[in-house]
Amino acid sequence: WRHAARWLRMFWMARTIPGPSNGVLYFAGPLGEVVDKSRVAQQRYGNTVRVWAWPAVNVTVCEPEDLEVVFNSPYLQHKPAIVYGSMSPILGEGLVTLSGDTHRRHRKAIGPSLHLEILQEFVPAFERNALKLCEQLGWLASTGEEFNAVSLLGSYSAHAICETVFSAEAPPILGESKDHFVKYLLEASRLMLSRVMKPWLSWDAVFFFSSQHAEYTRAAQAFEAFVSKMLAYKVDQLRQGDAYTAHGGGRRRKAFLDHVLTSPEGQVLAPRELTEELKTISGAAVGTSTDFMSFFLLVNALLPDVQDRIFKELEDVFGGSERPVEPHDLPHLQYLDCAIKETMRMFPPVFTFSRTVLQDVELPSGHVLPEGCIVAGLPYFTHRDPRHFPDPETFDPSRFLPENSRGRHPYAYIPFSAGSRNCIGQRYAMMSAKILSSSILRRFQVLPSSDGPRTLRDIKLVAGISMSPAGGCNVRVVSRRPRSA
Ligand code: HEM
Repeated sequence: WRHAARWLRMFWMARTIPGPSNGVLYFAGPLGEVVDKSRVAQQRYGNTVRVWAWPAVNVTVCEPEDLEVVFNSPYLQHKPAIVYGSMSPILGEGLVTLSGDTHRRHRKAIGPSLHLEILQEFVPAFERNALKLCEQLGWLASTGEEFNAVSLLGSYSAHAICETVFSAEAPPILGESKDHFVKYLLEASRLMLSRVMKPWLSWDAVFFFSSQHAEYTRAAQAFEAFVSKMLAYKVDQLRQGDAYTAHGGGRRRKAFLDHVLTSPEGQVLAPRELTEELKTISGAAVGTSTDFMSFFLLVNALLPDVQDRIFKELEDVFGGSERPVEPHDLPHLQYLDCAIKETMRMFPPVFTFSRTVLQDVELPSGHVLPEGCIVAGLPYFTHRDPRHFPDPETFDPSRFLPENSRGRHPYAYIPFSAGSRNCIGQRYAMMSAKILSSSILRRFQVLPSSDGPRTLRDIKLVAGISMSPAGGCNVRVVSRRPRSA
């Protein structure tokens, strides 16, 4: 009865927060309408909205002042199973879904292996895969065809993850199963997101009878099999002592997994825990990076002035040559960096993230989050607050120049979330995005498709936990230099 009393108390207290009386049914319907419905709800009820989501209560918060509390309160760091549970079969029991001491222990073990110096070793792998994508773009440019770039971008992200997370040296075992890994990782990411976006499928009993169940289980098993095989191979190599010495005695390039296995911090993870983290890192990286790049290419296609300015900066840095990008080039790509950040402001690939409220928490806006409810952030709306981003519907990369960012509330811009549960792959994501986008824009002009959106406002959005452009990323490319074609 104590449980029932707590539950009734939560509903009783939450009634004072404004929100639609029909609760989650307000959002029922196509995922393409979620953003518009959320916007109407925000206009009608304000920046804090309560949604009855039987048996839970969901409270969305958008103001940076409230988010500061959400990101830092010790009572708001647990992930709700009702939201994240259905990701576990694919994503594993890793950082995204874990909470409490186990989460802290895993984060300490993994964090050092994503250090900036380590990421810089990944630059050639990002570039190699970016150039493979450019080869395909060269062919598409020569045909003049319009195409949906999503599968090319997804394949880039999955191949880059394979080489940077599992093995930089393409051992025979990887060669055999890499294509399977990429295929299953892409399939697993797609199925996971489509399940998460249909809340009724979060109940295993309902999901079991759904048409997706067999496909989902197969992708999850294949993904798990690859990760376990790679881990066993690496551990074996390490035991034999020849893992990091290339033929001829030089040092082999290490991937993230090599670093975790050999760092004192990483060794606290048991093999099972490491397998789960490898699934989490791969799964968390691919969909988000693909969605981001889809938005970025669309923005460039629709805003030729922005694209021209990025191209000019690339010409200044690379002098019109085909030379590979080096880590020391990246700090010189300031306008590109600002354009990437502005794309993430207007189109954050993670639409929402949630926490369970472990104890009543009062927010600066005056609302009290009752114990037991779920609190969710919506970066899309936080990023459109005119107090922090004047004229928020205008794409303006200069907002992110250091002189224009000074004094902005630290939680007004949160595409990677913030606090102890922020994105651990943030620097990886930015580096990969910079290398891929610079590789493409150095060689190609990106143009809009004939029947696609004409302005940024025309881009229709599909939103659940993630956000992507409806219909994908339809564009056309023209070679900048005959050599690229
Ligand atoms: C543009 C690309 C990306 C975006 C926008 C993004 C965004 C986010 C956000 C908003 C969160 C918090 C989610 C939540 O609280 O539910 C998150 C968590 C996470 N992300 Fe990313 N992410 C990106 C790329 C990556 C990459 C490339 C990796 C791995 C290399 C990665 C690994 C993770 C992990 C492991 C977590 C869970 C962290 C924790 O709770 O301790 N992400 N990401």
